[in-house]
Amino acid sequence: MNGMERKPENFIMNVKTTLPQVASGRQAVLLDAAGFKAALRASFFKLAPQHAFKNPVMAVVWFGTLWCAVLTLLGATPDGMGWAVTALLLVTVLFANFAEAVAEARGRGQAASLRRVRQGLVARRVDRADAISGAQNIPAAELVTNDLVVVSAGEMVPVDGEIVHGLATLNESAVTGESAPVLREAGTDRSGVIGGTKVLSDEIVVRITALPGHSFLDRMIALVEGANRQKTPNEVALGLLLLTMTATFLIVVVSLPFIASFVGITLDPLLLVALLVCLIPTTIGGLLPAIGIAGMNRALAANVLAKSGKAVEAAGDVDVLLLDKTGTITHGDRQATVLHALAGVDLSTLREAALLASLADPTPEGKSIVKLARRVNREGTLAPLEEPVGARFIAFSAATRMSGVDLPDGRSIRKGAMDAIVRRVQEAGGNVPVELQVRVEQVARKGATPLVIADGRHVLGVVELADVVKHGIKEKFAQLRAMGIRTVMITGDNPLTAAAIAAEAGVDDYIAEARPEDKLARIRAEQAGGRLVAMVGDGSNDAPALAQADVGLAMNSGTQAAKEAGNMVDLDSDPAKLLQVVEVGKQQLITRGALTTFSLANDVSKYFAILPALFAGAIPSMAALNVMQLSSPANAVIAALIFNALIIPLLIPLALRGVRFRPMGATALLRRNMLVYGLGGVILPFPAIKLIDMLLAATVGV
Ligand SMILES: Nc1ncnc2c1ncn2[C@@H]1O[C@H](COP(=O)(O)OP(=O)(O)OP(=O)(O)O)[C@@H](O)[C@H]1O
Ligand SMILES: [K+]
Ligand SMILES: [Mg+2]
Repeated sequence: MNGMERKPENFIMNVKTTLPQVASGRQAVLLDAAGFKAALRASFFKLAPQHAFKNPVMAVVWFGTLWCAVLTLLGATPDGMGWAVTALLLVTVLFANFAEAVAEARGRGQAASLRRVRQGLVARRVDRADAISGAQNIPAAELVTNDLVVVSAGEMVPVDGEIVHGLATLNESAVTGESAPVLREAGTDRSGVIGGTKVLSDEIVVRITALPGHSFLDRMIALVEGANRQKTPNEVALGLLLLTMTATFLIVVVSLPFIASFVGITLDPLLLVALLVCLIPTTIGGLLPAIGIAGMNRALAANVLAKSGKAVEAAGDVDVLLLDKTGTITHGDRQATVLHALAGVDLSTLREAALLASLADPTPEGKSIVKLARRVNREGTLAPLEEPVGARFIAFSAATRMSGVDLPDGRSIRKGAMDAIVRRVQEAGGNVPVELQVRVEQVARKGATPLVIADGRHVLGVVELADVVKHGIKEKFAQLRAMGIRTVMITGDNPLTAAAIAAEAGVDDYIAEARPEDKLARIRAEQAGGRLVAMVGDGSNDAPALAQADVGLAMNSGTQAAKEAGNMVDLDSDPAKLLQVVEVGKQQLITRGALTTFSLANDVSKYFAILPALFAGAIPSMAALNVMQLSSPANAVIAALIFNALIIPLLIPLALRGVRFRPMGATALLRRNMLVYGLGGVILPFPAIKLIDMLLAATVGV
């Protein structure tokens, strides 16, 4: 058996409590005691050059620390002051390391829990989907792609795969945190299963699609640990800016002693290092990695698995959202409710044709037609029908938009979208009665999907497939509109059904009778117009579009192809989740911008604390610049360095939780942030440094 001893439910409680509750608006504790200790330890490990040199701003501080220690040891500077500056610089580097470590530690608890789920999974491998009795027990780690495994009620799915036979309810709480059972079924857009989730009822045969080590769980573990996190384009651009600024200040400070010696002044090398460290953007340099990791964590807290931080950030800038209709805007469980026979066609003829064309159709639509036809059948008008020997089933495809059967007696029955069937009938030389249009419109106006049934050159009638728009989706689209995002529904369905559903759901625009390549073309067109496009989908026919979109949000319930193609998966399979992803993306961009502004602004004030101290001995008139009236040059430098170091840990909570996001225009937001973080950044250091200076003077200062 591949059941596991431990209960996944317990594990979920772990995950839930370690997840930051940003999505729900509640604020979780930033870090528990154990996490704090681990982060503290990591701050020291991160002093190793291979880590320290990854961040150019902090690398300068790292070298500065070393340089100050050497100066002090060589006796080039008074011991007390020398060691004080050295220690403060070291603490600055440690604080920056700590910020990153805290962000990482927040994911580590989750990773450990996820690892436990993966441990000890066993698989029952079979050779063929119909030979379940010959199953062979092997460790999940030995499975390879395309292996078939059978999983029964009470057992865990060993590795990610696609159901090829049967249907089952599953508890996916191990990965989604949501313990409500979900239905997964072969041949539908809900055929994907994830390793580590539990089958609650029935039995399924699963074709393995991921190698152990490359599964969903593995990806999630890597994500929460921040392993191989790639920098986003915005992060790279900002990193470059910070590097340039650091290099500029380095040149300025290094050239200062030469200029000074020109006018006969010698500058204290220790104070030069202090000046440099205060000038370079250490605050944002130290917090930048934490902001990036926190963004991914916030997405995960919203139960969205993003494959890259880039995708999350792109979401913050999205202009257009494309959604498919069936299963995304509607519940997608399209059920046949009524058969409409055309004038002159016997209802029983239509029933029989509909049944024959659907007997081997595994889609929910096909099955529901069989059910409807059989129900009518039990009422006694139609002989019980099984699939005739020698019949050839024509499977549904999104490209042809029809399906059906070729019978050995030469009959060729098709069902499908009206335009597809009409074209086929006309090509065969048949006539399409005007009544068909009327019937189709009647069905479509209700928002239902009309499937036209034809036997060879004869159109027989229409099957009505009912579908329901998801509750509350209209409000979500309204919210998206308020954020400036246009919503477009793209569906393979006919224009009338599309219009009815579009009106009910409140999308801005819709495209009907779209094949997969039309979805792709529309995305390319939007992108060519300079817009950033998000696509939400679940079907294999959505895969090309999901791959092309800047933000491709696939539903967890969707097919493997869709999940592979997108750059995000929503574990709750809720298309409206895009709203939250957009907020997380915007919040990340805003947080980084705000903290950058703050960091650059308060470097200005530190400059005014250090500069007078630097020249105090040589040019007494420089005292005029001592706007803060600090107690002594030495105290001024120490106070500025203490402020410079302390501001990093003080801003960790803001970096991790993010600056609060308000749905307002970009300009208004920018103005507000410039005011709060720019002006605040210039003003705050003055009283803060003054206060530290007073404390120093009163205690240890000189
Ligand atoms: N099993 C089926 N057999 C025959 N025709 C079908 C079947 N399922 C769907 N169709 C027809 O093909 C059309 C396209 O189906 P497809 O699944 O590509 O798109 P859709 O589900 O209608 O729209 P969306 O892209 O919004 O999910 C449907 O509107 C319907 O008319
Ligand atoms: K600084
Ligand atoms: Mg679909």
